[in-house]
Amino acid sequence: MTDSVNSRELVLAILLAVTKDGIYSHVAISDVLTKYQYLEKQERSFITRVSEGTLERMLELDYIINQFSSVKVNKMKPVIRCIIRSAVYEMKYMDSVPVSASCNEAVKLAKKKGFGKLSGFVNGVLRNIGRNLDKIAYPDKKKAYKQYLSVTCSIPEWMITLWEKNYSLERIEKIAEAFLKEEPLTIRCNLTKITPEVLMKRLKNRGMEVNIDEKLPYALHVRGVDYLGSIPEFAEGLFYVQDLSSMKVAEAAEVKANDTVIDVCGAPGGKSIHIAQLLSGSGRVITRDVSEYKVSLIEENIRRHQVTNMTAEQWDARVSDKGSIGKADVVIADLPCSGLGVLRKKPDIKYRMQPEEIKSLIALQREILSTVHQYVKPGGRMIYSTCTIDAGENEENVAWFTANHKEFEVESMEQILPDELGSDGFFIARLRKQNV
Ligand SMILES: C[S@@+](CC[C@H](N)C(=O)[O-])C[C@H]1O[C@@H](n2cnc3c(N)ncnc32)[C@H](O)[C@@H]1O
Repeated sequence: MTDSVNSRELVLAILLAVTKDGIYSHVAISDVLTKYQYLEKQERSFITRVSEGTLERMLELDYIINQFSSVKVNKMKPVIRCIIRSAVYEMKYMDSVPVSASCNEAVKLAKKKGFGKLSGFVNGVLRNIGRNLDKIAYPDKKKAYKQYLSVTCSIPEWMITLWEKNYSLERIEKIAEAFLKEEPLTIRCNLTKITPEVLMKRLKNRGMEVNIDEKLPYALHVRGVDYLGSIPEFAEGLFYVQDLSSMKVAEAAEVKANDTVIDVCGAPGGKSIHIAQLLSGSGRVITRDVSEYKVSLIEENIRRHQVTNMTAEQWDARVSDKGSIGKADVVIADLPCSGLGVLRKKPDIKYRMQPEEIKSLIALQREILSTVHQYVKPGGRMIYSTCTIDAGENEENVAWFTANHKEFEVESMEQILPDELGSDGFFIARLRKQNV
């Protein structure tokens, strides 16, 4: 395990980008790893592990720091706060790093960043925590279960209260623990170009550990990945990085040859590309998104995967497209949502999302569904999906939609929880329009 100052400096840059500048964690980490491609693999995994871990466990880390520091975390300067948080993560969760190394490197980094006057404070707090790691007082699980879960799983209490409407605290504990569990990366094999077995062999030859999913044979679970975007198999469009639960959307669509599919919020295009490939070049997939930049991401994926039956368009899904009315066999409505199902990959959502924002998202989802359902042909279907586990955005939206659009009926509805398949939390509803 490396303990170079440089790696910790990059961790600090990532943590500041996420917590101070509002950059998404996966973007901040990928920006640093792309910029510093020359770093040794070991150093790259150290950076990823400490940044992701610190963000995943931030509420717990702050709780610990506040127990041992005279200055509370929210009163600290951002640089100092981030240095202390990541050092406490190392001390508590990385046995391979000696506690003294975490303290010393944190003190050096504070000095290097121009906070020499606070280096004594950093040193004092970290040594105090280091000495007392086995004496941390957590909320009592029996007397204050919700607070206990919030601290130990680093989930804001309001989120637990929201989930409590549908799940017991015991079930929520399993969900919250699943978000903290490391899972392999999942990719979807492009069956139009290669078999899963041959792709698996090629990736194994690059030093990765690969397994084919037991239920969905074109899904491969990969470990030991450093930078997938740099390998030829990626450039050749032989796979798409996609979660298992997200692959189920194209499966639920049950497309048949020559179908017309409109994906109304489709960037970067994972589900559309999957559907276009299932159509084996027949039919038409029209994939839309709201901004020019997002459409450019769809176009890039169309090029890389060389799909010929898919086009990208810039269109605001809230605006009715008269030309599309009654034209689609399938409408894919994979809508913007709170993302509470993907906290494993995007832990910063836990701290960014607020109850008021969920309310606005529900209103946006209803506005979009009220518009895009018109594109479904009689007898056709609309797939409504989200990557959240919030019933308000999922089952309650489906109930609201079918109450207001009696011509649609629910054919299937599934809430996938993150502890079930080792996948993201995801919601998929298939709504069939009457054949009038
Ligand atoms: C969950 S993502 C879609 C992911 C995509 N289905 C895939 O598999 O790659 C939701 C998308 O909705 C887009 N979006 C948000 N508001 C929109 C609007 N008013 N009209 C169209 N797209 C919108 C976002 O830009 C984002 O790309």
